[in-house]
Amino acid sequence: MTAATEPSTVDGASTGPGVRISDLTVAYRTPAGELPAVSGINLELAPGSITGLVGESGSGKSTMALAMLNAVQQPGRITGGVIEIDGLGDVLSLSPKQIRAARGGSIGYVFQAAQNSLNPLKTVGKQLLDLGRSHGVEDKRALVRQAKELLSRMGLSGERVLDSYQHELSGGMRQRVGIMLALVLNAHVLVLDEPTTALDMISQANILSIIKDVHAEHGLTTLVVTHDIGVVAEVADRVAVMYGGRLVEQGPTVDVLRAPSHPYTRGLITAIPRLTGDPDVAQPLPGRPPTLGTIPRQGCVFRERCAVYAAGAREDCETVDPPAYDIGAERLVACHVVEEER
Ligand SMILES: Nc1ncnc2c1ncn2[C@@H]1O[C@H](COP(=O)(O)OP(=O)(O)OP(=O)(O)O)[C@@H](O)[C@H]1O
Repeated sequence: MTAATEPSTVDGASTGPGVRISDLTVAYRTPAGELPAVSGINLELAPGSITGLVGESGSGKSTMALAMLNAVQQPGRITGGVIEIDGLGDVLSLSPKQIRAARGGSIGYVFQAAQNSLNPLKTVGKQLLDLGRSHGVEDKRALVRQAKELLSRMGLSGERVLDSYQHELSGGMRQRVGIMLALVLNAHVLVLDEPTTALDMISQANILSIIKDVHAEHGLTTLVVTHDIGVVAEVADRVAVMYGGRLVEQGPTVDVLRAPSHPYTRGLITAIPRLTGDPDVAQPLPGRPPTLGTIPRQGCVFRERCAVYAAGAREDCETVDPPAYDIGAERLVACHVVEEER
């Protein structure tokens, strides 16, 4: 079994490894040339933390999650950066064999639409054994035991689920099977892409509480990718807000939600009645997110939808890509106006 990442120990309890993403850029080849979908991302996942990566559709979240596994597919390509995981090294420099072992081994992942990603022709148990075989697991009994234990912790009968085909399981059950398959090889880093999309409200709440529990019990470092800032509010210690391939704001979830700094983060929060606390105050963010071809090449990527820019156009917003300004209290904000007003 591969377990290259080692959890660190804090006060006797194990916590997941630290993850440092530096200057990550990923581009897709398009008819208009190679265009960046993720640009100059710097993000640290603290050992043992849950980080929520949030943004509208097309902001680059899934591309970044794939990059963490060095799994960006053609026509995409990682064009620069480093993704360092304690105990594993730079994921982008691993050999193909090492990265295959790490994926699903020390880095567990549940990709978008996991509810439909099981093989419809094989039982869950057969897929579990396939996973074990592809990672060189010799002790199949221990693997099955571990899978059953995980499933039972998530409120499912292991015996029944392992004998089931995908169509015999509900969406929430399939999502839990996805989490089991991600963790069964003893992963210490967990990447979940849209874990609750397509689930009803009760299953959503259930899955989020399961994520928090398995994260704590297994001593993980977790990244939850979502378009729903409500999901972030529910599970994440820290939040990173993505727009047009950039991280525009990062910080402790409680602080960012209570007092968002970036105009985009403010817009995302104002759009959600259960976060504003007053349905009458909730307003959708006007306009649409950019596509690869329409992301501004220079200046702030958000300015075309920015209320602050609309109220008084500034030259630096048009010409200078705002860096991640450190505004204290472990918060970073990529906005010239916020920095200037501080
Ligand atoms: N295979 C591809 N070829 C070309 N462009 C792509 C490809 N995959 C993604 N993109 C583009 O890259 C940008 C980022 O997409 P990505 O899927 O990473 O965003 P996202 O925030 O995860 O959105 P969603 O939640 O809708 O998946 C988008 O503009 C998207 O159209």
